[in-house]
Amino acid sequence: MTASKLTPPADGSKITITDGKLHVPANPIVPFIEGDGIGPDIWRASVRVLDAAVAKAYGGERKIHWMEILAGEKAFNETGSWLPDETVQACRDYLVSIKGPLTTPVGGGIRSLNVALRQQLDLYTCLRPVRWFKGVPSPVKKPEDVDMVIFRENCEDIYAGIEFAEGTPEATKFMALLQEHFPDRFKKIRFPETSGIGIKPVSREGTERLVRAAFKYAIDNDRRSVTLVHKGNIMKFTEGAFRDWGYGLAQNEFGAVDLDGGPWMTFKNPKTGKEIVVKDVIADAFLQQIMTRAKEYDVVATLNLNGDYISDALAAEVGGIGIAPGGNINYVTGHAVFEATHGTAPKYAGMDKVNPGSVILSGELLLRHLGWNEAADAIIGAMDKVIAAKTVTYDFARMMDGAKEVKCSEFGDALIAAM
Ligand SMILES: NC(=O)C1=CN([C@@H]2O[C@H](COP(=O)(O)OP(=O)(O)OC[C@H]3O[C@@H](n4cnc5c(N)ncnc54)[C@H](OP(=O)(O)O)[C@@H]3O)[C@@H](O)[C@H]2O)C=CC1
Ligand SMILES: O=C(O)CCC(=O)C(=O)O
Ligand SMILES: [Mg+2]
Repeated sequence: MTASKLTPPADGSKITITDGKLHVPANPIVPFIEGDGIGPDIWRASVRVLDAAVAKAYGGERKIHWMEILAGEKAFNETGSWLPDETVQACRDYLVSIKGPLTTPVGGGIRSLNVALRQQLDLYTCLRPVRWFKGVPSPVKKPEDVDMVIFRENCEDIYAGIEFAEGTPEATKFMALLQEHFPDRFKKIRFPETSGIGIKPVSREGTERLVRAAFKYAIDNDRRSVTLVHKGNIMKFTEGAFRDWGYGLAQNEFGAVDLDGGPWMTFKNPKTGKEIVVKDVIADAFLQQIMTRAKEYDVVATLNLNGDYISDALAAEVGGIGIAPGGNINYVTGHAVFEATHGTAPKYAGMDKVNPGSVILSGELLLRHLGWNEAADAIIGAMDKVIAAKTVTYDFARMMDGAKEVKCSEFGDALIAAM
């Protein structure tokens, strides 16, 4: 057995949950994974900003006690495991954590550690809000119209990882099974001898809990609409079913009724009395409309792969993935792992160069999740000021006239100074 690499901080208490309500002490222990590639640079800058925001908001009465947990290359080098059991267990025990990006090789090699964490902790929602900060360079004419909150299903779809590599005994066995039991479907495979196969499971339960979270978010945050984004015209029983189950849930649990004869629906927000429209759109049309008619979209609920593509595409509209935050959340158990939308950007590793905005804003989401809204507001306020002053990292500077380009750590310093 490998010796434990986990050292709980000397002080601090656990966050707990009862009856779906988080109890957050003034001194919570929050585990963090530094991440691979640019992860360490970004984490160093981010943790200082998060601590400064909490100190600013609560004057020493509250403080996060950070606890490092290992995953990725650092974990492999120190323990021989890419995702040690004690790391997953710490995320379970301490409920709320934050991570940097982790590398996943393309093709062969280990499967995604990010996906593994989401699956093992059953973090069924990937929450990715996308908004524009004034002054951020954008390829679209009206970036201020982009204000969407993505609810990406996080545990199903092709990310379940049920795949058979071409030419393996497993692929041959699976093809034989298909040929025997579903000969009409088997005939549709153009080159059966040389095909790799992937399976896309999408369940009613998985869809409903994700869409329910999106509706609840729309209610709590006074949003105008929830759009179900799918490719149900082609994948009828997975993506099409996602759409149908989503509308069904709107009707059965939220009292939605048809709008102009359907399929769109509407229900009253029980908190404000305002209408919330439930609509759907096919994913390819959605991807062009967010470029041209972003204002029409608000809360978005979608499947795992669509959500992955949409996250990066929308991030590009508001300045890029250097500033795209996220959270992987199970709203029932309270488990949550916050993380940026972007990856490890290996060519910039160790250069203190990239934008730490995505992890800082993921921390901002974490603070809001804890109910520490004053600290979260301090971060947003500082972001507004620093970006408006054109003090930015390379990714924004290369698209902005008259920008002052700063390093990753210096961007963190500027935020702290602006609080
Ligand atoms: N959740 C996670 O941990 C994720 C992990 N990954 C993994 O990361 C690895 C690399 O993936 P890759 O496809 O290169 O995608 P990345 O998101 O790592 O990087 C792609 C490009 O995005 C820009 N970028 C990314 N992060 C930042 C930042 N903080 N500030 C400014 N610009 C940024 C850079 O653009 P430019 O070159 O224009 O400067 C970079 O070259 C893969 O192994 C992948 O699996 C990917 C996504 C999520
Ligand atoms: O796990 C990975 O390597 C990629 C994950 C990803 O792209 C995402 O979560 O957006
Ligand atoms: Mg992605």
